[in-house]
Amino acid sequence: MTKDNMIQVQNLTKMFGDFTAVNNISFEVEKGEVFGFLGANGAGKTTAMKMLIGISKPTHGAATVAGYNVLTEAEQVKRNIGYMSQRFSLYNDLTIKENIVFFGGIYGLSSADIKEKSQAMINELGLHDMADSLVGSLPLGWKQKVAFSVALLHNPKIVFLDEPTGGVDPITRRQFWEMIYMEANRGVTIFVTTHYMDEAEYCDRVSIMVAGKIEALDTPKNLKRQFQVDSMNQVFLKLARNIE
Ligand SMILES: Nc1ncnc2c1ncn2[C@@H]1O[C@H](COP(=O)(O)OP(=O)(O)OP(=O)(O)O)[C@@H](O)[C@H]1O
Repeated sequence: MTKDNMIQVQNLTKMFGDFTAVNNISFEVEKGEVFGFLGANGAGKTTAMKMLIGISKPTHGAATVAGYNVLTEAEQVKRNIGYMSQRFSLYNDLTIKENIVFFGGIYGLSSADIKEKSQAMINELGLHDMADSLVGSLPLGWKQKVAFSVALLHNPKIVFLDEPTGGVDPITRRQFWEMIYMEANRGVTIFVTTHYMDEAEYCDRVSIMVAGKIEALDTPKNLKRQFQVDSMNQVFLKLARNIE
């Protein structure tokens, strides 16, 4: 791994029986980069991400995350990453504070650390009035903002976000992206999947997966130039259509 590469992927492949879900993908992600991992439903994004977070073994190929081999050093990988998914994030029947204490414990933080971080997070998000509310009673956008902060409790070097803003209104999505930028500016590497093409425009670089393969990877500006279109939405459609 070079000094600034936080994720390094070489010929990563995952097969389920005869079916190749992730087909020989290779890429690198730099420290502090916001890397968009795009693809249609079933393209192989989640399968690839599961290998990168050390919970699924590659069939072939190799990857290092935060300098650790995902195959042989999966525990170190897990300690150095944060993960947040639209589908599972916080416990609805715990309050915001209780969720912080719970996840802080899982991440192995001391009580003093949890107290300090919990206060800092509540201040940063302006959540004083809601800290003792059940997470289940919060609007989805707020839940996702809290979940993102919780995924960062243990100061991970990289945070993996799997469709973090699904179903969230555009204004809240924009606020969520401001939080993403703030963390990236602090040097946290962001690996994010999304189905929203406006969000693809916010990424430093974007990879687009089609049927298990990475068919395009560059900055949004270069991809638009390469495909001679004005938006990432058009890049996405053109790529999917070309492959058909
Ligand atoms: N455990 C599994 N066993 C067999 N096939 C699987 C398994 N997990 C995923 N697949 C298949 O691999 C392909 C890629 O799935 P994956 O969930 O990685 O796609 P995705 O790009 O994340 O899609 P989405 O955007 O819908 O989440 C799909 O055809 C899926 O059915």
